[in-house]
Amino acid sequence: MDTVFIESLEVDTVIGAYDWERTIRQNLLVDLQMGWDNRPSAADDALHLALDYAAVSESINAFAQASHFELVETFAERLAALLMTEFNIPWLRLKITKPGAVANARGVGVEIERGCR
Ligand SMILES: Nc1nc2c(c(=O)[nH]1)N=C([C@H](O)[C@@H](O)CO)CN2
Repeated sequence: MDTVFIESLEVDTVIGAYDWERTIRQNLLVDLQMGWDNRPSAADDALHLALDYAAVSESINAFAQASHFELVETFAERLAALLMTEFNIPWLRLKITKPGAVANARGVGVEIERGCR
C-alpha cells in the first residue's frame, strides 16, 4: 500500500501527568504515516480522490487545541481513532514526540501502529 505522510507537525496542547503541567500549554510533534492507494488520485490528478494531508493536519490541530490528556499514550490513541474514522484510513503509524520533557533528550514519546496494511 502507498502512504501519505505528515512530518513534524507542531501542535500545542495541555499534556502531562504532573500538577504544574495542567496549567500550561506545551508543544508536541506529530509524525504520521497513513496507508492509502494513491493511484486513483494520481490517475485523475484529483484532490478529491487523495488523502488530503492539509485537511488531516487541520484535524490534528483542532484535536490538540481541545484536548487535555495526562499521557502522550492517550493523546496518540484517541487521535489515531479519530483520524481513522474521519478520513477512512485503513492503517496508520503515529509518533508523538514531547520535546524537552527529559533533560539531555531531544524528545521522548510514543509510536503506535493501528489498522491493517
Ligand atoms: N510513558 C510515559 N511516561 C511519562 C509521561 C507520558 O505521557 N508517558 N509523561 C510524563 C510527564 O508528563 C513528563 O513528560 C513531564 O516532563 C512522565 N513520563
